[in-house]
Amino acid sequence: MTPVLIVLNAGSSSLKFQVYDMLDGAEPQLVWKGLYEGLGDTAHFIVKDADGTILEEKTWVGGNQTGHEEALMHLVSWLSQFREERKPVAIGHRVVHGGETFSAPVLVDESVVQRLELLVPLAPLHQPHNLEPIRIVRRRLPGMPQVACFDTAFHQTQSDIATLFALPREMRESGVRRYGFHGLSYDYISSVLKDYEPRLAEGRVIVAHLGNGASLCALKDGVSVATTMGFSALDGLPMGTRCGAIDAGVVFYMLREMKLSPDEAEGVLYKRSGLLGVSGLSNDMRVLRGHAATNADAKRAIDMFVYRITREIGSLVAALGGIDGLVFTAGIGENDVATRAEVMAGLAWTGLTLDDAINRTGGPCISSGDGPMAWVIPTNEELVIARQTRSVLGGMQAKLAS
Ligand SMILES: Nc1ncnc2c1ncn2[C@@H]1O[C@H](COP(=O)(O)OP(=O)(O)O)[C@@H](O)[C@H]1O
Ligand SMILES: CC(=O)OP(=O)(O)O
Ligand SMILES: [Mg+2]
Repeated sequence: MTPVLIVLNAGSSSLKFQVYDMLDGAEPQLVWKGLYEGLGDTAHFIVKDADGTILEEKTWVGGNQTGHEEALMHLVSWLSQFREERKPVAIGHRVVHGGETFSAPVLVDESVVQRLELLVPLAPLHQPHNLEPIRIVRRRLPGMPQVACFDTAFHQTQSDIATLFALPREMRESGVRRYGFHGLSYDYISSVLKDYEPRLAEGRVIVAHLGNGASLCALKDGVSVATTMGFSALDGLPMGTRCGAIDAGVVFYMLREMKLSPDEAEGVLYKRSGLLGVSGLSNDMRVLRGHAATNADAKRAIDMFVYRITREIGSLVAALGGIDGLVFTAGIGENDVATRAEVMAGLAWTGLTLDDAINRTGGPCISSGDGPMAWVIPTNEELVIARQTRSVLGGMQAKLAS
C-alpha cells in the first residue's frame, strides 16, 4: 500500500486538488489531479491522471448541496475506491497569508487555525476560503494530519528595508509591513532554475508570475530579495480584477467623497478593477486578446498591464543591481505569446532580446544573443505544497521516534 498526500488549493467557488505518491526518499509523484468548480451553484468535478487523461467527470445541479464540504467528502469517497493500493496519510493546504507568525509550513492544530483566522482581513479574497477545508477536515476526518503551506513564507529572506513601509514605527511593530505572495510558485521556479540554466540558479533573476493574481519576484542566488506584492495580495501589478498598487489617497477619496463603505471600496479594488475594470469586458487575457483589434478598451487594459509589468521589472532590476534572467510563469506568462513579446520589447534597454519564433512555440528559452536570458517555465505550486507537507511530516515522525 502506497501512502499518498492530498494537496488542496481552495478558492471561493473552487477546490483544486492533487494526489501524490510518497515514496521513501523520492520526489512526491503526482498520481491524480482535479478540480471542483462552481461550488455552491452548478458544481462540476473533473479528475485526470498524471498524463492528463480524464478519469471521471460529474456535474451537480443543486445550490447549497454542492459546497466545499460536499466536494471534500466526495473526494474522500472517490479516493476510497483505490483503498487497496493507496492510503491518504496527510493533507497539505495552500494558505495565502502566514503573517508574521508563520515563516515556514506548519502542522495544523486548533491554535494554528485560530492564528490564521486573524489574518483573514489581510487576504479577504483568499484566506477564508483556504481555511474552510482545514476546518472541514478537522471536523469530518479528525486525526488526519494537515499542513498549512504559505504564499508569504518564501519572502522571509528579504531585508528589513525591502519589507518596510514608510509608516510610523508602531505600525510596523503591529505587523503592517510588506509580506509578498505567490511564494509557493517562486519556490518552485527557484528550485528548477538549475535544470534550465545553471548560471541562473546563482544569478539575478526576475520571475513574472502572471496569472489571475500577478506579481514579480527578484531572486538572487535563488532567494527572494524583493517582490511587488506587499501587505495584501492587492499591491503591485494590476491583475485580473485587482487594481495593484494605487495611491492610498484614492481610498480616502472613495470613502469620503464618493461615500463608499469600506466593504464597497474593498469590493471595487479586489473584484472590479484590473483588466476587468479597465476593459469593462473581462478579467481573462484570452478574451481581451480576442477583442483587442476591434475594442479600444480591451487594448487599453492590455497596454496598461504590459506597461506596469515593464515598469515594475525596471524597479526590480534596480533592486538586484542588474538582470541575468527573466522567467515568465502562470496562466498569462505561460500561454500569452503577445504579453511576453510586448514586455520583452519594453526591456530592450536591459539587453534582453526576444527570439520571436521560439516565443511563438512557447520556449522554454525565448531570448537570443549574449545578454540576459528569458525563459518560460510552467509553475507547480502543488508540488511545493507536497514537498513541504512531506518535510513537516518527516520532522513530526523524527520527533515521535526520538
Ligand atoms: N491560453 C491562454 N492565453 C492567454 N491567457 C491565458 C491563457 N490561459 C490562461 N490565461 C490567463 O491566465 C489566467 C489564469 O491564470 P492562473 O495562473 O491559472 O490563475 P489563478 O491560479 O490565479 O486562477 C486567466 O484568467 C487568463 O487571463
Ligand atoms: C496571492 C494571490 O494573488 O493568489 P492568486 O494568484 O491565486 O489569486
Ligand atoms: Mg494562482
